[in-house]
Amino acid sequence: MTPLPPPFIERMTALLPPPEREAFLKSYGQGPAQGLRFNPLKLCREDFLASMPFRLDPVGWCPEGFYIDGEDRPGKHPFHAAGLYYIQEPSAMAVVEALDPQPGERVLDLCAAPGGKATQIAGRLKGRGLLVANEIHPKRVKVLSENLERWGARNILVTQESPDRLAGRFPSYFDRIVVDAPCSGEGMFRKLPEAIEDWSEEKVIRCAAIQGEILPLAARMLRPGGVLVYSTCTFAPEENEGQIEAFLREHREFEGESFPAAPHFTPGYLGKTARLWPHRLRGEGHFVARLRKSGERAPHGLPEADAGEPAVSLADKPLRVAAWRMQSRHGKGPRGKGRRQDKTAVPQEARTLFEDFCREFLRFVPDGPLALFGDALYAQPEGLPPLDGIKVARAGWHLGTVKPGRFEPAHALALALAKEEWQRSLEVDPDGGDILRYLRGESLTAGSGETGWKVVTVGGFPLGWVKAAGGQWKNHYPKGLRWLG
Ligand SMILES: C[S@@+](CC[C@H](N)C(=O)[O-])C[C@H]1O[C@@H](n2cnc3c(N)ncnc32)[C@H](O)[C@@H]1O
Repeated sequence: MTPLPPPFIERMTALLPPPEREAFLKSYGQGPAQGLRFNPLKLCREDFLASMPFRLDPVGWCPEGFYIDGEDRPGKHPFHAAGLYYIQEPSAMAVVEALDPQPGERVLDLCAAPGGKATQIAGRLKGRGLLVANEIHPKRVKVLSENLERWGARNILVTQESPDRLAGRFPSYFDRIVVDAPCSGEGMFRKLPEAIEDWSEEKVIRCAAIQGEILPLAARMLRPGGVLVYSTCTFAPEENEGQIEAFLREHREFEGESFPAAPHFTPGYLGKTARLWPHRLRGEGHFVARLRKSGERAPHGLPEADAGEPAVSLADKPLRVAAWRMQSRHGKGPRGKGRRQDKTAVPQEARTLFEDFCREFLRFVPDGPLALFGDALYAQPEGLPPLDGIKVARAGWHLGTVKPGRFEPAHALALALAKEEWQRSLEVDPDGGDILRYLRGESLTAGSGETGWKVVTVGGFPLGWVKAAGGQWKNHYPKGLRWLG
């Protein structure tokens, strides 16, 4: 392992009393804990355990979480491509346990990439309510969006915004918010050696300043009675208890709250906060605090505007202007208010093409508001405020592309389908040759007389699409996701 920076050891020596200190430093002699979390949107725990080829030990604080052996490579298994699980370090699973999102709620993951917490939240929402997953960095938002796609999450909005701009659009809107803050990453030293090289005392100070800006912005987006969870993967008190203490001083409407999984962890240096120490549990270093905003919970659809913020009108059609923004960034955007408003409305012809596709290849027509972004058709979550000027990376469930005279299904459509929702499928053996051919983007042999689209499945779970053409199944697994070699 890369040697620990001496100033870091000094800081930890000052923080931890002697027997604790030795145990902490000794933990760096062991490898990082590795884990994964199964996807309750796709299968139950029993079916997951029955189908997985890896040795799995339950994680005590997360019902979907399991430890895996360091030797196993679950990222290279087709079940990963089918979104049956997310590879996640076990301590990180504690954050959504503290958040405890419930089906039907509106939840914001403010710092969401690559999507560990966001996928866990989507699983808990069970397809009901709304998850807004936001990530400030453009490259990281792409990975977040792909991970939520593979997870089969339908009720999502993925944005690429600063917390400041988001706070202007969603005042008092969310039932629960998680701020998994950018931090100095001290808790990840065993897992990511580059975090050691990246670390400095200046970084701790820089991160603390950013965290101090983000937390109050998150607070503005939480409705009265709502829950805010703040977490980091670092030990530095100024990024953890220090942030919470300063925030609570300035925001008297909040107070700390315990949560059911807390007894698995060590109390933090501030009441009701929790620390996850690598020498005290099987996991990496984390900090979690759960806060509740005072007041009665207002019903959905009646967000209360913060002072100085314009009220959000839910009567407006959602995302219309956002679509204009997305298109105009590519130089194709219309000019003028009237034309903007027409831009995501779905013309009857497009609707008919989509419905014809559903009748032929699915067993249902996805409902909810439909919107067209360029030629991309989305089913949007209900109750979104207008998002003019907000950068949207995924505007709901991506259903497909409307081409002249035809509809082409999206990868996201397949990945979010349940077994009873498609008509035709092509099952490939997870251990056979066709699975690799499919994931590499190659065509598969089709029987004579085959036409149209099929959902490719592995173990009965959707992996993507193929379309019959000239005795072949033409491969529609997205180019950017294809396996190499
Ligand atoms: C700890 S990571 C989030 C991990 C994620 N929640 C997960 O579970 O996969 C923190 C994220 O905050 C983002 N970030 C960095 N600076 C930020 C800022 N000023 N405001 C909001 N997010 C920021 C980073 O790009 C990073 O993706």
